[in-house]
Amino acid sequence: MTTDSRHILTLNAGSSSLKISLWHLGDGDALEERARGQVEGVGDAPHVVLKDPMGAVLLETRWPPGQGPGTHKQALDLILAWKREHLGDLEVAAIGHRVVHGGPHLAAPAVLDDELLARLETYTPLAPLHQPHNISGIKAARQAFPDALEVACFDTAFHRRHPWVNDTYALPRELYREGVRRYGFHGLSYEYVAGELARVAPERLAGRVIVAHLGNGASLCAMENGRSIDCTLGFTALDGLAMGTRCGQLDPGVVLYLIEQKGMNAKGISDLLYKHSGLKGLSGLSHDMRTLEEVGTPEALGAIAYFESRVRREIGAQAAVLGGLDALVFAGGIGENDARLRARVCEGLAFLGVHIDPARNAAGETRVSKDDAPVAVHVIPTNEEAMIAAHTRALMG
Ligand SMILES: Nc1ncnc2c1ncn2[C@@H]1O[C@H](COP(=O)(O)OP(=O)(O)O)[C@@H](O)[C@H]1O
Ligand SMILES: CC(=O)OP(=O)(O)O
Ligand SMILES: [Mg+2]
Repeated sequence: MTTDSRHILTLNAGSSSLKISLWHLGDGDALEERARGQVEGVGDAPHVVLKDPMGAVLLETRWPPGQGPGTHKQALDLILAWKREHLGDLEVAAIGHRVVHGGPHLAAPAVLDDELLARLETYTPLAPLHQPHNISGIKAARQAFPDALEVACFDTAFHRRHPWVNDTYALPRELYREGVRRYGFHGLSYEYVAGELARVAPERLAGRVIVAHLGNGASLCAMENGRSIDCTLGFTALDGLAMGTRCGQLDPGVVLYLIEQKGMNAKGISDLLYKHSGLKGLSGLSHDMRTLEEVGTPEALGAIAYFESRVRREIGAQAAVLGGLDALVFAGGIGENDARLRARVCEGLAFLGVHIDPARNAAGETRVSKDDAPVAVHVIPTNEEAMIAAHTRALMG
């Protein structure tokens, strides 16, 4: 790995993970990825791995529960210590951060200053699993690189032009005005996937597209001519599909029941809905699709069946929002890797014109639908880091 010239560092802090990538700014400001890594299990049983673009491992360490980096700040310090030791005085000219919540007005990435950082801190209650970690990543990076430009890239920005009916709840208007809206998330992933679809099937992107970002967090985005018009995630990252540990769409009467009949407080309900529900809550075992498929107990299979059924149901709903469907795209850890799940979701969607080719699907080809199927079904590996790096470069001037 060379240490020449300028670089961009991207940080993507999740609930228990920190993803980092390093990009070299070449001639004409072309971006080339030099290293990518993540610290998983922060605060639990941490595991750090850093790889070069060919997949060769540059750093890997595992710690027993309770040891190793216990916070996102410590996870970042660990990566930076590695960087100092191996890359010396490599110049980090800018740092791009994924920030999950940008509120009602931020429709594009923005250069970070004290005022913006203070505003982003006020959105913490709307994304308790992500926003505090995004903010601590920003603060840690400022300390480590006081001279670098810092850019915030929002998960909500791609969705800021939704039609009003898809942007509101049927609540009194004052609540909408004060910010109780259906923001939608995973926008950096959707923006990247739309760009890739423009490359492989531009005629489809020009039409009606549903992208299914199915990872630990999961959602669908309905796009018309490459622009988001609806998303299954709403005010917070709890809505829509069931996720690894989050409940997905829920009758608000359940929350009233938990308060009135079970005497639960806000913290208890928040923990229940964000950390102990979804695949983990239904299976009683794990948030990870791989583990559930491996053990195959009735509870694990029930959790998978629920997840699939909600994905199918919401695809039907988003197709109705779009008035039809030209392409369906799978992305995210589950969407990209789980051919069986893709097949089972698509089996129930033949009425929409979705017909999978089993061999293409098993091989995870870019296009997995049959040649003559009305709906093109694609698998496009997402890359939030590439999107963050591109936005950061654009703001470097
Ligand atoms: N080979 C696989 N088969 C099925 N599911 C997988 C596979 N690989 C990863 N996953 C699922 O993807 C999830 C991680 O997805 P990812 O998009 O990386 O999540 P996030 O970015 O939200 O942390 C895992 O928790 C697991 O459920
Ligand atoms: C917003 C969200 O759910 O993000 P993630 O999938 O990274 O948890
Ligand atoms: Mg993610």
